[in-house]
Amino acid sequence: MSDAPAQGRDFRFPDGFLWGAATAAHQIEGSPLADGAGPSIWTRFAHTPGMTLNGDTGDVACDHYRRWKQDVALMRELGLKAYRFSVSWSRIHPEGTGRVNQAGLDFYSRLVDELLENGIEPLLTLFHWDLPAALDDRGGWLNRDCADWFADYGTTLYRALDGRVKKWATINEPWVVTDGGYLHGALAPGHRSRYEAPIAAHNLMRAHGAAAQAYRAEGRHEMGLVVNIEPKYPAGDSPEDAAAVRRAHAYMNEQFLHPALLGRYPDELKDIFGDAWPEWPAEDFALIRQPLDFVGINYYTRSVTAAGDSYPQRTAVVRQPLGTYTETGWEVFPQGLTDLLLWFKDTYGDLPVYITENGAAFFDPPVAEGGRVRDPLRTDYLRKHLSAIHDAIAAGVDVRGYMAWSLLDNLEWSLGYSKRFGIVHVNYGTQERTPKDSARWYSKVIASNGRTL
Ligand SMILES: CO[C@H](O)c1c[n+]2c([nH]1)[C@H](O)[C@@H](O)[C@H](O)[C@H]2CO
Repeated sequence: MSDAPAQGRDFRFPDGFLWGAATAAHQIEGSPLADGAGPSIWTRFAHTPGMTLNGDTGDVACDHYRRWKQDVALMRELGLKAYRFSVSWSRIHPEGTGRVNQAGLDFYSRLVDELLENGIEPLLTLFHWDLPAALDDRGGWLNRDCADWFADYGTTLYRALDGRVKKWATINEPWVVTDGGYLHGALAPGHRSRYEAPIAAHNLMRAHGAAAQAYRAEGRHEMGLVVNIEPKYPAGDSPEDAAAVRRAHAYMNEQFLHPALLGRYPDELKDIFGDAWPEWPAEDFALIRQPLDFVGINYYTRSVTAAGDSYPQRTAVVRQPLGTYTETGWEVFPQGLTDLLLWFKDTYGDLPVYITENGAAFFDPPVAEGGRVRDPLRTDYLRKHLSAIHDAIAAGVDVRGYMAWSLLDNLEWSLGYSKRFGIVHVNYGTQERTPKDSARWYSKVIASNGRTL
């Protein structure tokens, strides 16, 4: 596929294609302790000096906890058909398990009702990184009891919201949680252990399986898993680069999809983690491998990969001299999304796929007179990736929807408010929302089901 969409091509997407945008609780809500909510590990992490850029926290964020009605009105104005969001676990169970905080449940119930009243389908993610601090105190994802904790939390939400919510996902990006939170320490809870990372990864997948299994007892609709995956291309034609690609691919792309969909880990993980790779009980894989209705794929970039000294996979990402890069240092490579979707279909079969995140941080100009934010690079990024998805659909991949990351500029975790991914600009001082040019463009794409791409 050439990068530029071909002129005159019919970009119509399948009827019923679900066009939306995505956010996550900690990144937009603010008011983390309001109305009886308990702290999460991200509230603790951000309030620990030196953990986030400029000491930025989610105490206010986009103030969505109080401005949710206006934000749904904005989604309606933009013509979104769907909205992917996450629930803050510690709003529902302040201690992580047991006692239910009704005010927290009521917040999400009101949000879901408002979405439905505005013709917007909710896609709910149970866990988008903000583990209740009380559970971290009990070992968090290192404690095998986390599978029961997570299933109980899911069941609380299934009983309260299922039917109004018809598309559920258990976990957002287990790879980032373990690589960032337990191996390299850049993300909450900030651990740096080669021994903890595989244990946390395995328990996250046990928790995924337990929550998906609990859904089948309670729910009547769709359950999925959301992963971040990216194609790994060899930097050169040496055997060392080929082996590095195998390790990088197994470590990011197969580490979680294989157990969830095939009931086993890729063989490379034992080599990658060495003596830190435990022998897992066989019965764990029966729990992990639960029937799923879809997989959510978060796609941002590719990695041109060579042998290197990254830990634990012993690879290096080779910067492309002629490449275009975003503010987060990710190469813009739409073809990678087509390649990835074809790999997914070839490896795991015809399971439906939603692109649950795709977007880019670019340096946006300030809001101009008359309320315009010119962000041509973001529009170009989205257009090219939608074209890449269209190619994959034409090749037979069952892609059902696309959630732009993100609806709003928001808190980019440890990078604080320094990166803007939103199709809507947020003035953090006034909380004023201003749709960027990319949002206006996206509205037309949605209204035409892709034809105006
Ligand atoms: C490493 O890229 C990941 O696929 C990825 C990128 N992103 C994510 N995962 C997370 O799901 C979001 O919360 C981030 O805000 C977003 C932008 O950084």
